[in-house]
Amino acid sequence: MSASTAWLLAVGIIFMSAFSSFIYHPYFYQIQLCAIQLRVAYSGLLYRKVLRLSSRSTNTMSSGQIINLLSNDVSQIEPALYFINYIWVAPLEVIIVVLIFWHFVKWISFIAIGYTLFLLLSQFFYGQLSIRLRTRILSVTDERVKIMSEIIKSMRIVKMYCWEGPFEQQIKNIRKREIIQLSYRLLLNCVQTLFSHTYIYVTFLMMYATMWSLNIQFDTRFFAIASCLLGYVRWVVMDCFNYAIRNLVQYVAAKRRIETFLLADESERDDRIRSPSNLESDLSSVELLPNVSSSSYLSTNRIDKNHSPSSLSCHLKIAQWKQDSSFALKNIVFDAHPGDLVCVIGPVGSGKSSLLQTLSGEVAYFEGKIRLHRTFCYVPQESWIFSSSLKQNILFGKKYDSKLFQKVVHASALEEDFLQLQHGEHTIIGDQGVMLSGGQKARVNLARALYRDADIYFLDDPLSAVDVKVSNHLFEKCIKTYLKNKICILVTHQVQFIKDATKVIVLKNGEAVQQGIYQELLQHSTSFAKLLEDIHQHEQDTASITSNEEKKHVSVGKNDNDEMIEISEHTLQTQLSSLQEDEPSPPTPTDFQQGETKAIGNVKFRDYLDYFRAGAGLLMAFILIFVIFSMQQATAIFSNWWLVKWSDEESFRHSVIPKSSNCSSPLSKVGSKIKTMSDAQWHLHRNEKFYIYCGIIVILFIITLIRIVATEFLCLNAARVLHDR
Ligand SMILES: Nc1ncnc2c1ncn2[C@@H]1O[C@H](COP(=O)(O)OP(=O)(O)OP(=O)(O)O)[C@@H](O)[C@H]1O
Repeated sequence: MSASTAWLLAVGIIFMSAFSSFIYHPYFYQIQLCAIQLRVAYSGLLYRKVLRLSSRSTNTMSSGQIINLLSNDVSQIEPALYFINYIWVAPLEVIIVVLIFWHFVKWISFIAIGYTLFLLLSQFFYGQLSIRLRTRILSVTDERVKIMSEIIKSMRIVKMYCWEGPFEQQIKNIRKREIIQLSYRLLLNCVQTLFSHTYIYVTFLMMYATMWSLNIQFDTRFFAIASCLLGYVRWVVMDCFNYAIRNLVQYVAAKRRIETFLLADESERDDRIRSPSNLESDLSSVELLPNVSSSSYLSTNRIDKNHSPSSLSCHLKIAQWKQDSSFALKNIVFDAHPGDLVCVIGPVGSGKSSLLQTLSGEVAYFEGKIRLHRTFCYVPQESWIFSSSLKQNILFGKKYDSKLFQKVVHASALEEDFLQLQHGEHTIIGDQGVMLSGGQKARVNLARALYRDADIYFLDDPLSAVDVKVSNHLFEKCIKTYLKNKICILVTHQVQFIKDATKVIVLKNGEAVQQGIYQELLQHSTSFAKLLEDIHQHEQDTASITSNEEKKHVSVGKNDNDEMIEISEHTLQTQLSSLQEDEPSPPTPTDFQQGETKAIGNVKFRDYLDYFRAGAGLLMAFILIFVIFSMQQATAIFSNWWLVKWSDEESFRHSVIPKSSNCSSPLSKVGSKIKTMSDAQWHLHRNEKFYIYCGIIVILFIITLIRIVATEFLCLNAARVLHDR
């Protein structure tokens, strides 16, 4: 080759490298962009789905599972896209490499290809195993996250009852199972990585072993080109293709879990009201507002173009939570108009809450017609608050209107509570704030519904969580005054209030056994009077049991000597109030923001040291990183050097030393020595070369295995130790 051709080729190589950088980086940027968009789209779908889930679906899955989907599964989408194109690039490159190899070593190139294909096919096997392991790991992780979120939610109770120990043990047990599953996956990763890292050396060993046994002469030029091409094949096929398959497999597993979640039953309220069988002619103008809010307790809003008065009509034939469940609501027919107060009463478990949820579209299996004309709001029996200020909990995203806000606060009897709290309506409540009592939470829920200013209200026993004085206030100021022009369906056990109802529905085992105006029912039905008496008696019994239980010793804890002791509910209440009194003043929204700030900048060197210390101790980590890594590299370089030396000697023996090679001094000496060897000596010399080469590759294999296993388990151990801390 002339010097000018060599220069030209060198410039060409530099130019191609620079050109590939210009292409590769924008390509990777675009693919990252696409991956992020896809992840955001998946997250959006999941968030939207959470808002649409039916109560039946929410009963079957924990919040931990949903958090896991959003954090763990969604994050599998991005890496799946990064290497996706290598799925077709890798086979193409293998074909090109085969053609070049064919030029030098003819059919021996198939050895390299066979081994490469073997490793590629084994990826599918690893993939299957990996999916299984990942599914198992995720189910254990789900379990752990679920318990953790329960502990965090009920931290005060856990601390008050000294339950830290048992909970810690439970978490440790689950974590142990999780670590075992993770270890299996690491072992699988180790096998994959081992074959990838030793790919070039094992391929050379197989090719050179074949040539050695068949007495085919070696060519140093082939070694130079082959080591370069095999390095490239290793990167593209063994690494990128491998990552592509591994990430794709993990993505498929995550996608299946996400799909199962997305296919979970949704609240059917929209379909039910939209379905033609449930629409009456005058409802043809009903349409959904664009900013529909469909949280589990605040209703979907509907508006009617003609502004006709609100109305509710219920012709329910049957409604069930599950298709074959023993409990069903049957034959409930009534209607209501503005100003109506419909009280639903009945014994515990008679289906009062189920009726309200059927009206709001939460019950899955339903036959009949329900017509809700204009907007509605559902206030559930179990109150829910989120971590923010009291004010934000009431506004719930609506614009602040001070007049309306004051009216709502007065109607919900929250004024006194605001005065008691240091920051009034700005007090932070929820996880990071003040703990509200059950009655306070119930009134915040009620206030939130009132602030929506809907036309139809479904109130599920809001008067039970409060004392007599407050329940009277709520009934008078909220239900009779504030909601006087609205349709109000009130479930209650407080039978003293039903006198004011425009209609009373008595439920028993899911059926409306009595229905009408209070006075009429009382006069004409002895069973109604008896039922009222029963409910009243039941209420009184419940109240007296509660007060008796207050006096009883009900709980256990540990004293200073670690002995089990009983603590009375009263004592606990006193302790709780003193805890609350001792609490620092509730954080303001600004404090909140400060608490949320993140550390920015580089990871500190101290953190790396901590990580290695947790993984295997600093000394072991040093030995692992510097000694084993260096040994592996040195052995790999030595194996190459040995092969080059051997190839050179083959060239001398067969007199194919390139003319251009500068081999005047030491090499020519070696060359003449090799040339003067007898055939027997040459064979012995060749065998020696081969056996030593085999030994080097075996050592390299072992060192690589030690390196990979040690590194993977160092990381796992660091994760375990840091988690346990
Ligand atoms: N979300 C739900 N999923 C499945 N079944 C439910 C659900 N809610 C209630 N049920 C079932 O419906 C039946 C009636 O319960 P419901 O809560 O409607 O009674 P209730 O009259 O409101 O009782 P209470 O007076 O205690 O509030 C019960 O058998 C209950 O198990």
